Amino acid sequence: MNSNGLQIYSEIGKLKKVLLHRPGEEIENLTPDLMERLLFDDIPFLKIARKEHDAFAKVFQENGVEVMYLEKLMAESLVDSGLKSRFITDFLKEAGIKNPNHFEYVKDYFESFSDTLKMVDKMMAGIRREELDLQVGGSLVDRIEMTYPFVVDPMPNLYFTRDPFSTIGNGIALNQMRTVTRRRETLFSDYIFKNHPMFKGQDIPFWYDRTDQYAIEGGDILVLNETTVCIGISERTDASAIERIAKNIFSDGQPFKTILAFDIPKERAFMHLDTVFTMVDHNVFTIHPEIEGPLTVYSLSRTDVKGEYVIHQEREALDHILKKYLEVDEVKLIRCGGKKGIDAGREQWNDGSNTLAISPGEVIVYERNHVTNRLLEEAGIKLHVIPSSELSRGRGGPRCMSMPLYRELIK
Ligand SMILES: NC(=[NH2+])NCCC[C@H](N)C(=O)O
Repeated sequence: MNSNGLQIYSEIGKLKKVLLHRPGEEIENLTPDLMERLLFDDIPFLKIARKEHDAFAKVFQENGVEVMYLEKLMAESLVDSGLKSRFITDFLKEAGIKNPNHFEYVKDYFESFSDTLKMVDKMMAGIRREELDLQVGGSLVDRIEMTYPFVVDPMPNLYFTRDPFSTIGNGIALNQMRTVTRRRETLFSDYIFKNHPMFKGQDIPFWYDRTDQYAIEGGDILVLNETTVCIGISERTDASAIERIAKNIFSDGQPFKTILAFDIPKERAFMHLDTVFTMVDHNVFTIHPEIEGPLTVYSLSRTDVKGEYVIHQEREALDHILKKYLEVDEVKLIRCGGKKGIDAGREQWNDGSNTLAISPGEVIVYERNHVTNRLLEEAGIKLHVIPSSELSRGRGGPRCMSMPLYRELIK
């Protein structure tokens, strides 16, 4: 293990550094017509969403966790003006600008910001057509595009910092996201890890790259312990991406020996593994009862040949599989909503099983999931409860809204 500032060898080790994004003006650019494509089920009220998010950040700050903000790291990565200009071009190439004549105009617009943080905020927020004085002629593209409200689409999913990249061990999986609307998010992480003074020259291994072919998203990746990583095969993550990551991790000097691939239903409600399964203590997990039955788990186990692995289907029940790889005597699964049925469905929908551990047995949860929260408390878990009326409308909970960068090792 090298000391490059990244250290994630568990889901529960005492959290020291986390990356967040405070919801910005991009939320004010969600419209009913675009909601589905932009992966929202409703329009959050930004003012309250920010208050809720600040309460989330406060839990970290009050518990000795350094909070870093994506937008700030991004701006700090662009002090070099040549780099900033290259970043603007790269951003615009992926921004979906339909009319080639508008490209330079929008580039000049971004170049005109003297405050880089404001520029980054604007990139995230998107640009409404009415904000710019664009020359519109009679070309076919002008006629077709005239009715579309944005020159650059908003990026409302950025507050789910869990997904664009994942810290695994001392390295990063820079993810290839499934949907066009989220794919651009990874450009920010790419620039940050290569250019921010905190990471530049730090010898950070990349287990995956945003240009790799198959899709994978961070919500599917759970680092169980120093030897095992769980990855969901899901609506968002392809089996081939998991194999690529296995090959890369097993070629490096990392301690990881096994990747457990969880084949979960490919449905919006269960989009990522962490919407149905999270770790809360050394041997305690939350689980959505709906996926327990049909769950098939494969293990990819490293062999003595560098980068090679063998695949087995694990035939036991989930708690037995976890027991084996965690090397513990007992595993407790806490069911979202208590059991299959109405409460389970309701609370999973609002991320009742999407907890974030800040240390073993201590997790952040949404207030609204009171049935699951009570069960967690009864199991002796310490809860940090945060308000959740608006943030939850984006279909993500405390784990989705955070990307740990550094956790203490578990003794
Ligand atoms: N790790 C997670 N479960 N993230 C949830 C992301 C939610 C987001 N609206 C999306 O559909 O992509």
